[in-house]
Amino acid sequence: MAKAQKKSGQLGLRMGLKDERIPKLFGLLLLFIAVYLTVAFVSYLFTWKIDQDRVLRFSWKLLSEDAASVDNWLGRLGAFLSNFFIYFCFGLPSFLLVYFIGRLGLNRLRRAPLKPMANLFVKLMLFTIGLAVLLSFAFGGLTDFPLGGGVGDYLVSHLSGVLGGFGVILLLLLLFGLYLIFEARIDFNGSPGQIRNDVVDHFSEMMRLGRKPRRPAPPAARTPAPAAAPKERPATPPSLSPGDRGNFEIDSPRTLSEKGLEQIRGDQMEMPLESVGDVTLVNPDPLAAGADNLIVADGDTGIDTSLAVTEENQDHTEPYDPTLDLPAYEKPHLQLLVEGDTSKHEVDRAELEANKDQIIETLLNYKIEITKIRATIGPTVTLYEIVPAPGVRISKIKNLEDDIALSLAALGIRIIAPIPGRGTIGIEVPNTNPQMVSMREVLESEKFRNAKMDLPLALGKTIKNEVLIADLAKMPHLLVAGATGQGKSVGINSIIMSLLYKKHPSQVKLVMIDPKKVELFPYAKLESHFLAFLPGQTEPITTETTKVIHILNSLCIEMDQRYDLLKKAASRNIKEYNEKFVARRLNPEKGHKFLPFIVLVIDEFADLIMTAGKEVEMPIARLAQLSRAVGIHLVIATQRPSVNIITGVIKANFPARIAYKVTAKVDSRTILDSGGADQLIGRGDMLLSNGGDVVRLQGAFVDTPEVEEVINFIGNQRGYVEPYLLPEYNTDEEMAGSGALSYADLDDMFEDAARLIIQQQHGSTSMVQRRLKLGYNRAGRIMDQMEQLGIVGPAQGSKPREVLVYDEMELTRFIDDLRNRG
Ligand SMILES: Nc1ncnc2c1ncn2[C@@H]1O[C@H](COP(=O)(O)OP(=O)(O)OP(=O)(O)O)[C@@H](O)[C@H]1O
Repeated sequence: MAKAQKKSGQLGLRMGLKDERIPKLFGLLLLFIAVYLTVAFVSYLFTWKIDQDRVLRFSWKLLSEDAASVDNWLGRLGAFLSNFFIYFCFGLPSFLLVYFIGRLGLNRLRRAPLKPMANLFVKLMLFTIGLAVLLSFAFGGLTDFPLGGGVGDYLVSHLSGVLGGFGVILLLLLLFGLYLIFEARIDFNGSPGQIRNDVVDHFSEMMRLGRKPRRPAPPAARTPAPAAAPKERPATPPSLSPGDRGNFEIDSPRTLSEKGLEQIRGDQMEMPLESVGDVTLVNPDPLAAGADNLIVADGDTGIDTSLAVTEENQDHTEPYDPTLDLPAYEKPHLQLLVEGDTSKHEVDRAELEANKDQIIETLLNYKIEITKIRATIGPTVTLYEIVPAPGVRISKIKNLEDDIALSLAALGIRIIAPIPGRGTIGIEVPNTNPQMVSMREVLESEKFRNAKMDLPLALGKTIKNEVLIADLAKMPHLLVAGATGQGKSVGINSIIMSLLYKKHPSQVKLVMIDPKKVELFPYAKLESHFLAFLPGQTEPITTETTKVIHILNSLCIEMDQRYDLLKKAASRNIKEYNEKFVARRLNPEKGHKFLPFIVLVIDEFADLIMTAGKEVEMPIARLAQLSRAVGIHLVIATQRPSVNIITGVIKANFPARIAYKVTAKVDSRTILDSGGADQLIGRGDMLLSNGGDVVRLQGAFVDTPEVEEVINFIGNQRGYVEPYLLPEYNTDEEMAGSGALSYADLDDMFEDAARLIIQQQHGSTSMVQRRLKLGYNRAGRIMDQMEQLGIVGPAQGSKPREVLVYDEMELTRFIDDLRNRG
């Protein structure tokens, strides 16, 4: 009992400390102090002569001495405090300290991070002391007013004794110079006017923000997934029957409500679950296999590592910081998003018991005995993990999926037999009271805040209520599909929000394509911050199919240009390249530049595929195959998960896929290569698959007004003067290249050769020569035509060419298109 009280006391204390009202209260108090001091200080400027005698005579006793009257507008306390700060401490620069108190107050009210405040404090303190010395030195003898305060006067009298008056001036100039070099990082290469502007900008920004992002983030650390603990099984476990309370474990961070059942002790609820494995999707392979071959570190091919230290760069000892392009940019704060309410939802213990009994009973009906069952309660579903009795075949349980679903009279039962790496069988049952996962809580989570990923996506929460953060840069592309109204648009918004909350506009650019015209248009406001589009494009969000084709091809050109840059810099990928650039080892005059990640978002690509077919599919496939190393990543979504939309080519290049609820099992197979998405319950319930592993998630929910708030917050800030423009895509050039090839130009044996290559998925000229009995030259010409049309990749020496088309139906469509074009 005492223990329970102690526990609840501790809990109360913890809740108290976590209570967000406390920092707000503290913030309000600080603001009050700042206003009070400002008024007292201003009053001091007018009343100091009259009050000073009394304050100095009474010292701190002034506060209790009723007899002493003062003129300060804020009474004896005002007179005492202003005299203390201005006369004894820092003189006029004391106002800077009041400014700091005010800033800290605002910071606490907004519950913003504290670290920038510590930086600001150090800077302001140094600045205050420096200014106090300067004022005492320059004007000390001219006025009675303590311009530099006691500190300024004291330092000046000592320093001028040691260094002489002129020495003090030099010292002050030296300190200012050091500050400009180390803290303000002013580039002295520019004209005097430019240097002056930089200095003014620096100080105005420091006062505005209280922080200045300076250094590039350290390279992302990769956390190895902890190995799942081996599980011991009892030698001959007793099998369970309905109603048994033994061997039924519950794992839930949510509150349990009781309906006629005995109280569950707190420690039982907090019982740790063995790890189901790290759900963070980390792909250890740093480069796509194909991309690996593209960067040839060859000294003869114009790699300019010799540029590592150029004349211009020798002066730049500081690393280059891309965020300085927009130094005043402030990332959106969490208060723009609605706070999720987790408190109202509870999980009914009776519901758990009833489901458990139903599962055991149903399995017993089919003569399947189990020895243990445990429940893990997630936001929308509860996972019942069962350990079957020795000798029970897993496939038998899997086959009973529909029967179990029927007997539980619930929709959305998904059976995972076995749970990979666990040796148990999972049965997911939807909760009667699903819990919403708010965008704010996932962005607020430590996992997201500490995520050191290139493109972190806060997707939602797993069955264990853990926030799942995936790195789009490692995925490296994402296909999102699901029937209409199941949460896809919300999911796309949560993906974009994750990037906007984590990244500076210099680090990531979004290319948005929205044929439906209604989903992404609010993001147009981010035009000069986060969006990338074609020169001359009036609407930054692309909606028309012809423009989409242009923009996709332009991205391919951007990709090729980036590969050229990487090759010149002898870098294997964007990360290595940017590291070299930041370390000033690449010369901007040779075309090198900091490369932001580019994320292409297509909301609804079904319409595009239907209207433009190959013209859209081919550049998407090309980008998906090759763009990873140069930092271009694709997120493509569709509400029509059928094979003619999610084609073989698309699928082969998008190993990471998200499936929302679909209506038929066949659709689930189209998206994930397995069933399961048809069993989801909608409203953001989703399956994330990354090359085999499937994780069920409750997607983070972000509402349109919240998205608009965030967009306005960013959009109202100063952006780049020039938006990020993609390379021009010239249709004439296209005509001169692959487009110049008309149907009439094709070799008579072209179609047969293409079919053969696609059937065999083997791009070898000698095979075409041998199997179709063609001469070497003719077979070579046909291969070149196939390359021009994007059916095979370029020649790779003695190795066969890469085949870019995966099935014959696609080929037929492709050739029909060509024939129709004439
Ligand atoms: N993560 C979520 N949590 C809770 N509810 C959600 C979630 N995602 C979506 N919903 C609910 O489902 C509704 C439909 O979601 P959304 O608009 O994202 O569907 P959609 O698949 O994009 O539909 P469409 O394809 O027609 O645009 C939302 O208005 C919301 O009520």
